[in-house]
Amino acid sequence: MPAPKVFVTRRVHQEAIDLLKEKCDVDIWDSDEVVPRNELLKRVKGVAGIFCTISDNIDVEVLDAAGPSLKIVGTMSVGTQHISEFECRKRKIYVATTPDVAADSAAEFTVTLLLMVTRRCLEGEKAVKDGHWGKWKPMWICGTEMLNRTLGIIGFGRVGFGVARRLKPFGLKRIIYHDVHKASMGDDLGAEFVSLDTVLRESDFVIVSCALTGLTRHLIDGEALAKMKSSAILINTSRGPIVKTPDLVEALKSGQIAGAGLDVTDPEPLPKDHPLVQMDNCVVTPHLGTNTTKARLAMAKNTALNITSLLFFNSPEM
Ligand SMILES: O=C(O)[C@H](O)CO
Repeated sequence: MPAPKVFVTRRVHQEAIDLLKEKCDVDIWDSDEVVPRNELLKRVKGVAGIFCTISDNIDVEVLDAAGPSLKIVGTMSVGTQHISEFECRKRKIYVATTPDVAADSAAEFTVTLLLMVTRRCLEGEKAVKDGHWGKWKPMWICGTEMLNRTLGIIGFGRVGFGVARRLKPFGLKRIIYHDVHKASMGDDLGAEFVSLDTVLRESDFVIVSCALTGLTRHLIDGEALAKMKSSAILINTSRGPIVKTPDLVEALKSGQIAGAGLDVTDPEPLPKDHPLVQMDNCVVTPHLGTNTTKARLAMAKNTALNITSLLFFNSPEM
């Protein structure tokens, strides 16, 4: 029997390609840039697996182009909003993600971004680069400490919990979280399960780490932002559309909240003249949550193994 065909939509780690090549006939869009749509539609024809990233729109047209041979879409990500999951389910095409291997990297980055905002690191660094570092000034670029503050987390999965675990030793007064369910793992940290309203009203730092779904799109809109303390800081490392961008711009401009750190935005990428990029009280990073060498290699290998496992060893009930 000929080896099943797999199309890889981007240049990824050779280790992952080697894993695929042990069992499959592999075609790669060998570039750091997104595969052009016409090329994607052409190259998926007759494949059994697609190895994709969050930049590829795997919609009905792509599934149609692949045809009935397609058994699995393996994405090198936790998020799946770039894949038409509903359509995949209808066609019994398995969608595989890489949730376990990137959570530490994402949690660590979320903490990094929070500290960058609370300690106003970029303003300081910019002052140095712009030649504005003068003699020591008693009240210059003063930030906020973690000690005795309330940390609020929206979405207490692997990343949310990882953030709480990392920040607990900073001497927080309370850790509160909201999720669809109370998480037993929160008990170990003394984290309290509360309503979304309570997270918004009582937190000094609000971390968005829930998945993007129909229910969480624009969860953080003007109404939600108006409930937050004027000293509060909002961090989003999950997905951009969970926060309603124009409402956040307004809240940061008016002083409704004190600051924001965004590793994900809507739109993404943000143009460099976007108001969020121009504001001193907003730190924007370019979707760096899982960018460690270790996590990215693990994500690539995991995706390859997801594809070969499905094609060769099992077909989970769908
Ligand atoms: O979904 C994910 O895994 C990330 O956003 C990609 O880095």
